[in-house]
Amino acid sequence: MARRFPAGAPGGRLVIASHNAGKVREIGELLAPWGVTVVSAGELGLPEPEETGTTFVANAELKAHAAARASGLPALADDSGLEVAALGGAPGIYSARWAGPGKDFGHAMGEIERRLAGAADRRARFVCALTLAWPDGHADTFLGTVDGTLVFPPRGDRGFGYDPMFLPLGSSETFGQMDGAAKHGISHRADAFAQLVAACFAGPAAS
Ligand SMILES: O=P(O)(O)OP(=O)(O)OP(=O)(O)OC[C@H]1O[C@@H](n2cnc3c(O)ncnc32)[C@H](O)[C@@H]1O
Ligand SMILES: [Mg+2]
Repeated sequence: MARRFPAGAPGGRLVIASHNAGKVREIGELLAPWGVTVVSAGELGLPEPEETGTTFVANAELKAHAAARASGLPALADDSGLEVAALGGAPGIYSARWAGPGKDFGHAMGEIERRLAGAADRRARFVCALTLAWPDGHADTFLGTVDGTLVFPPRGDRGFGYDPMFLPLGSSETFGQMDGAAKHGISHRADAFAQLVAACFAGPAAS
């Protein structure tokens, strides 16, 4: 049974257990209608845990447990990435690491283009595991996906990470061209978040 949110949460506060500014912004936007006070792991000065898991779910759980333990608050972590079909699912859980310590996603997108050279199959999907963990060790995890194709050169300067080269199925705009609301209508993160809301947040969203 998933634990319902504000039960037991001091002041309805929740830590967004991510050091990625793009994710913190998107998760903040998704949480906004729910009347939750959010604070990010960076604002609390929490360390960035080493992602030693071999799956999105394992890494989301590891990040959420670390932040919940360290802060004494419920913590929401996101582990996500891009799976490219013709690359056997790479970069997958290594999506952040492909950008290197300088977080150079221009380089990471170029690397994918180079490795795809000649391949007709341009299918890809984004995956997002979201874990809401509690200081007592309870955790609930939800997995979201969105299917699409890759375009080169990348298009748009909105969003973050691999967004400019990801064209979701049925769309004429990449995630890098869409505004936040359009991306939240279809994204892997919004898919996982909708499941979290259904399981963990009581009542309707505040209007
Ligand atoms: O672990 P945290 O601190 O949350 O931040 P991170 O950037 O390291 O996050 P991940 O370990 O989950 O790595 C996921 C990478 O996949 C990419 N990614 C995930 N969701 C994305 C999205 O919605 N749009 C574009 N790229 C995305 C992005 O480059 C992320 O850095
Ligand atoms: Mg990470």
